[in-house]
Amino acid sequence: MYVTNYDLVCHRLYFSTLFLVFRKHCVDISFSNFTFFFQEAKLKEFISKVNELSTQGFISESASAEVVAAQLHNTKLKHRLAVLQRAIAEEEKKLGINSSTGSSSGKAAKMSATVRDRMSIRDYLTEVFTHALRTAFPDLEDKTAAVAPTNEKYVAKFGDYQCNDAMALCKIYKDKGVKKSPLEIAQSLADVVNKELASNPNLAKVVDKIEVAKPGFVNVFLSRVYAGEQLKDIVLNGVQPPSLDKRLRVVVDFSSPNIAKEMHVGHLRSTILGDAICRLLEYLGHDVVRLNHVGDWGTQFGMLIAHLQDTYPDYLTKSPPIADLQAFYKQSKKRFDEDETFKKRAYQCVVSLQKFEPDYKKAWDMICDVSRRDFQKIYDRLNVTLTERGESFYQKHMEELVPYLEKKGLLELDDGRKIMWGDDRGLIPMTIVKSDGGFTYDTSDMAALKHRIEHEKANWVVIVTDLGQGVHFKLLGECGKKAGFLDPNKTRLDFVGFGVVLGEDKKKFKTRSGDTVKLSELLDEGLRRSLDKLKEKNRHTELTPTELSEAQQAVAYGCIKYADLSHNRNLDYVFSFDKMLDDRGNTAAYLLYAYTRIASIVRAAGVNIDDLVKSAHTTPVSLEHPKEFALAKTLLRLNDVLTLVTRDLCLHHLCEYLYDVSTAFSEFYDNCYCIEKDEAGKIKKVHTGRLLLAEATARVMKKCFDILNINTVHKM
Ligand SMILES: NC(=[NH2+])NCCC[C@H](N)C(=O)O
Repeated sequence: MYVTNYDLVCHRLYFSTLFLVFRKHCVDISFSNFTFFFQEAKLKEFISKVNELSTQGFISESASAEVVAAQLHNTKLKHRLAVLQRAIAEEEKKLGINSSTGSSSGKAAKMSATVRDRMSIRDYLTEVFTHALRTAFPDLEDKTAAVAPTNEKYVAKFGDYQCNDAMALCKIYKDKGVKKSPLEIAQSLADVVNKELASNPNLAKVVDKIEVAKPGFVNVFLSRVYAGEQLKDIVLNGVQPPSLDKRLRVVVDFSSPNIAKEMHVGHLRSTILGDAICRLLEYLGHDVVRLNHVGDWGTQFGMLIAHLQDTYPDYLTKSPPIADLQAFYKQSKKRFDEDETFKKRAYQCVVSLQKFEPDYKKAWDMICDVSRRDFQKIYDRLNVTLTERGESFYQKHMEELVPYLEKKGLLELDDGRKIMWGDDRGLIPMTIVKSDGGFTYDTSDMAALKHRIEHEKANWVVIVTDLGQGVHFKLLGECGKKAGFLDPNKTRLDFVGFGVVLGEDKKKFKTRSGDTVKLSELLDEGLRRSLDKLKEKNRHTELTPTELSEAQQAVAYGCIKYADLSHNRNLDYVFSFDKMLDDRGNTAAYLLYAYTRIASIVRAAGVNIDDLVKSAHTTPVSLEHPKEFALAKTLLRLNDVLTLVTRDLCLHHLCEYLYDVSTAFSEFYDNCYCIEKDEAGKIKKVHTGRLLLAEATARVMKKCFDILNINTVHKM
């Protein structure tokens, strides 16, 4: 028989570690010299921002300026928090909390001769500086340079990217008893890169200049010509993915609700995250298999079948009218707990089912179908596709797994059970066979992993579930390696964990009566609230009924998805319609408005879009104004962000980026006219180079929305 087994210990361990890391970062930051100066400057900026936004019509005039300022302040702080959380995620990686094995480090010994097609600029510069580092300091063990985008506040002064290795190298030398200042080290790195810059036209194409700054930074300034070429490419050919080193076959196991039970907000989180991961990998050109590993093979099916036989004796000829599987489940559970004979029969049913006896299989199919139809309604609404391959699929494979592991001498007898240890015998083992001869959640995941690698030929397996199952999947990786079917050099295995969804009371998300929230009802409420919001802004008087309904759906589903994706998945998150539908912060509501406005600029200029695209052959994208160039460089960071997300599978980087793009656009648009009108409102001059920049921005934003599976609308 088969039972489901979750582990919560790791959850607790994980959060206490996370708390420590978080504290460390908060302390670091509050001691920074910049804090006070930064806060004051920020406040001024917020106030001017509010004024700007209200003139743009983003904020209703009736709203109190102070409230609005506070809300904006809050949004910015949250954005800042997200940046901090990213730092935490990086710390976690170092601490080995995330079981992610993918990394690009350690290989870039030689400098790339050319910057490859649409390659992430950050990755390219990492190669350049790694080469410099190994050339300038051959006595050190092979190191990979750390290149990061410069904080946007300091870009003008300190360049677009920075190599910060000098400080760490200084420490390494100091430990070896060699005195070298960070500035000296930075200079040596810069000397190598400057030499390369003089002799390598490919590098010179991307980089305008580099500079050394105290205490030991090497600052990189991107070339305006290069930025112009890249944006022209975006306008002419659309946003394209970087060229792929190797097309991988990736199995993504996500959503995975349990049959006969309610699909809950945790499954919603898995569905949204997993789908976005699939969409990103598909966009990058990988061969993705989207698997719904539904829980369809537990002991609970015994009691469900026995109860079905009693309540609908003619179920074999007449389809039973079970609409409410929850209630049906509750009734059978009650009987199972109270009635010994029923219980025995239920166990007998499980045995018959696992032998695939036709009548039992039919009963089971019927039960699964009821759930399946409910799940599908949710997937359709969210526009998510999945192939169902549940636990039951692996029955035969589980039977074969046991002798396979036995032959390798990996199973141990323990109180009648057959168990398998991971790397650490101090932790818990996997239960491969229970004392009654049945299989467990461990067995099906071992069989599934083996199947995915050997039959599906996966080079990469991604499993998206709540963090509570972290220990289980860590153990799975270790046992897969021991059993010999998982070779980390050939297959990357990622456990993509996520925190708990909380209600606004910070407790587990439940209905008032303490029940699981029905996802269909949650989505309905989203639709209702988004319509209210649109009506509040009088949009119903300006949009046609179809346009209004499209906007309503885009906002409702977009907000629910974005709220989830924009939070660091490693943390719990509070589900709040008020927050996610607020159109003044880092929300889909705000970003969808921003996108619609940008996309309408070209329309407002009365220019035909095809003509505009054609003009990119002859008219350069305008990059003279600092705000134009800043926006352009933000747009060029898209592939940096996509490669980053590919490494850590944290979608919030992409959401932060989308918000950065919209902010960079607002700054550009406030400072640079795209269209000039005369007093009568007639268009006097159209600035084509700027329209091209707006068009490139709209396309980059659209690409981000596409990856996040958020629908955009023309009008809202
Ligand atoms: N291969 C897996 N174990 N995938 C995840 C299954 C998730 C499980 N059904 C749950 O509801 O928590």
